[in-house]
Amino acid sequence: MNVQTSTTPPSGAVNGSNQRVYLTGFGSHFASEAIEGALPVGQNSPQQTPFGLYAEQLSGTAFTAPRLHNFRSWLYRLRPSANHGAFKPYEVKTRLETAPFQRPPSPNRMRWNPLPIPSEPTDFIDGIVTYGGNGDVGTGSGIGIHVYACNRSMERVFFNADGELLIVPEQGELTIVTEFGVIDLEPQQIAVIPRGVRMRVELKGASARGYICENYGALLRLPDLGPIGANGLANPRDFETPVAAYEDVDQPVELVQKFQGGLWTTTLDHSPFDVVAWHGNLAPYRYDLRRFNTINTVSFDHPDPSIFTVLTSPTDTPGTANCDFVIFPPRWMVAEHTFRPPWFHRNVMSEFMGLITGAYDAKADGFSPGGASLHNQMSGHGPDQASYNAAVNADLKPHKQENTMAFMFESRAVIRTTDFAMESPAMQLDYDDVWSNFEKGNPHS
Ligand SMILES: O=C(O)Cc1cc(O)ccc1O
Ligand SMILES: [Fe+2]
Repeated sequence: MNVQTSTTPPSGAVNGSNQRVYLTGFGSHFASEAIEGALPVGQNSPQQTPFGLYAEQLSGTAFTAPRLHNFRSWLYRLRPSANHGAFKPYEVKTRLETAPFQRPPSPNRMRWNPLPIPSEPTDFIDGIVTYGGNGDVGTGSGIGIHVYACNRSMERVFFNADGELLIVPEQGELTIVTEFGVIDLEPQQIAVIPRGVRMRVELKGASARGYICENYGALLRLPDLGPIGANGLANPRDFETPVAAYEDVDQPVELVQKFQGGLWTTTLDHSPFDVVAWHGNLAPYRYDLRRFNTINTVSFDHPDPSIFTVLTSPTDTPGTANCDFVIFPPRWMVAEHTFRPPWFHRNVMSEFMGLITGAYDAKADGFSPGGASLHNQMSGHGPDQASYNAAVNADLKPHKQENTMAFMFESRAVIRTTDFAMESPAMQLDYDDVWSNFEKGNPHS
């Protein structure tokens, strides 16, 4: 049988307004074919597949994971992905690191200025810099925390065998070509690329920067809503998965993978974006953070930030996450007789924060888009002096907090930082000072 192919790069299906179309729903069982008839009907692996495509299963969870948490997809492709030579160590020196990190963890509070955009030509892979992480990739626990800053589209292909990638752009639009189809991504949207999925990150503008949470642990999922009810926070229908799109390119393509922290490279004689059809519930997706249905107090006090959880990677301990991805979106602040910004606190979980746009209500200064902060387990932190003064003196009429989007990767295990993070000129060595001048309380006043 002839394989009907496209020789153009995969564009993904577009609608009448020339916008890419997506399949909607979180964790849904999707089916998508770039060519009608490419998906086998009624079975995954028929003796002969339509068009002579190769059937391949990609699993994201153990075969025996409970059905509710079992994720896998079937891909129908021009060649099996097994069709490659040996991988060799990737010789370019990168700043991409993987847990366990050897540097002793620091109890100090840390904050960094935005990472500069490189001056040398740098693509997404070489532009990733690891700030820290926790757990151990070898045992499938913990996270890696990275910032990317790049100024070139990838002309090669990457996959991460070590975990799924949660990509949080801060500036610059991306086109992420994957085996499953193509995702457009802009700041205030996020994408999740499952473990092992081949990807090529292209820049629409001159440069791009953002954050990555590499999740070695249980797959990110929507949090339970408890008494909130059946709706709210990130609603499942707002998650978007690309439709099947493929390229038929018989030319050398470099394929780089990260495996147990090491980078490896090989050259294929064809494009690995050759999946003509796929079905299943393991697939890349994007989500627009502006669609988050924010829930907050309408009475008093500042609720715990867990009400702003977009996605969570659970551990075996109920309610204690390997990683919560939490956002601080625009919202109405109406609490009465309340100190409205985040309070002073010491948290059993460790908190890495970034800022996508605007300002964050606990930090009047010094926390900039593209910057980052780390407040490890039990470290005292909270509003800086200026935010505190403004909040205790504020007229508490309803106030719309606008033009802001901060986020937090919150994790049960202490986050160890890399040498890069600790020695970077971007580190603010005077960060402690934001809490050093508070006036003493006076019980005798
Ligand atoms: O430290 C931070 O700024 C993050 C945070 C926000 C909040 O509203 C409550 C607790 C918390 O850790
Ligand atoms: Fe905090």
